Amino acid sequence: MTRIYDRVALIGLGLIASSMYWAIKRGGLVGEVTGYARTEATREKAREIGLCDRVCDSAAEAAEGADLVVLCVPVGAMGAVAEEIAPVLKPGATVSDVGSVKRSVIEAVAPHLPEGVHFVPAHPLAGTEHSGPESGFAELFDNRWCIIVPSDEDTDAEAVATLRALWEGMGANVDEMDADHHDLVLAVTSHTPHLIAYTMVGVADDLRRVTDSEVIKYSAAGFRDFTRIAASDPTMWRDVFLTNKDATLEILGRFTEELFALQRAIRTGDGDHLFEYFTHTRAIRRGIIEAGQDTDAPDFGRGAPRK
Ligand SMILES: NC(=O)C1=CN([C@@H]2O[C@H](COP(=O)(O)OP(=O)(O)OC[C@H]3O[C@@H](n4cnc5c(N)ncnc54)[C@H](O)[C@@H]3O)[C@@H](O)[C@H]2O)C=CC1
Ligand SMILES: O=C(O)C(=O)Cc1ccc(O)cc1
Repeated sequence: MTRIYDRVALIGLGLIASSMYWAIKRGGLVGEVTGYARTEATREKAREIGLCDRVCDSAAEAAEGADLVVLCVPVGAMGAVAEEIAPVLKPGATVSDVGSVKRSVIEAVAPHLPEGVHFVPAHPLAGTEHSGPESGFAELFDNRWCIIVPSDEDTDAEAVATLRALWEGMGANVDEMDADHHDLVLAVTSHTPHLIAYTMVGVADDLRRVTDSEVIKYSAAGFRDFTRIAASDPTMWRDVFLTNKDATLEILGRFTEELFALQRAIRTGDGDHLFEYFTHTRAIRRGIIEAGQDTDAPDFGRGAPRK
């Protein structure tokens, strides 16, 4: 039990905030955790399940006096929440977030924060397709990466180190990265794959008159994985694509080029092209497994266990 902060405020009590709360409690990392959710129904639910030591009726009330305020709302809502809490922030406090996109969050949040408040954005690479206050669990971040993206070169080193200690206390492996690089990497590894899953499920649904319920009945693992991902929160993912527009469009452009090449190979019966392509991609996956990240394992995507 190592106390890292005296008071932490979690704004937006969904999957990530609730998992943070349970992980903080598991590790005894914080003296008091306050929470705020936008709807009365979510606040009531949070009180009912004991989520947060104190559930407040406004974001400002939750943030007042906190040493760390973590914005856990959809990326598109970060700026408005920062504006609301700015007047009550304690001098020397740290503001962080967990948004899936970093550059746009920095641009939306930083201008509202007063002098003397540290801004240290972060992104835990862990989640599920579920959302809401009841979906969180203490183990979500265990051996997963959390990327800290210092908002500028002058970011206070102690504020970064303390936030890093919190994430490590919650079970994560922490890395630091520049915001633009983060957004490009995530466009490849998370954002574009989600878009492809949404599209594939949409295509199958368009065909449902033709296929009746067979798509569901005979769905093999590949399609079932797509349906799981395509069940993710629509608000969150709308905001991800609106705010990581350039990187996602860049990766989608490359994706469609490759897809057209494969389409042409199928049409022209170019088996060599298909075979070479699939041999290459198989080697990539085997490389991932040799590096100790078996994509079939339930913990795929987790970083190497911390020593
Ligand atoms: N779901 C996932 O797998 C992951 C999500 N993230 C990021 O974490 C953040 C939160 O995501 P989740 O916890 O999954 O979402 P969630 O949907 O479970 O919870 C979001 C919460 O924010 C509240 N909210 C929405 N708009 C608001 C506003 N304008 N003002 C105040 N509260 C508002 C919602 O009512 C809800 O309680 C997002 O920025 C997302 O990009 C990061 C890693 C993984
Ligand atoms: O559920 C899944 O497959 C995920 O990919 C979880 C996830 C979603 C969004 C993030 O920004 C990080 C992780």
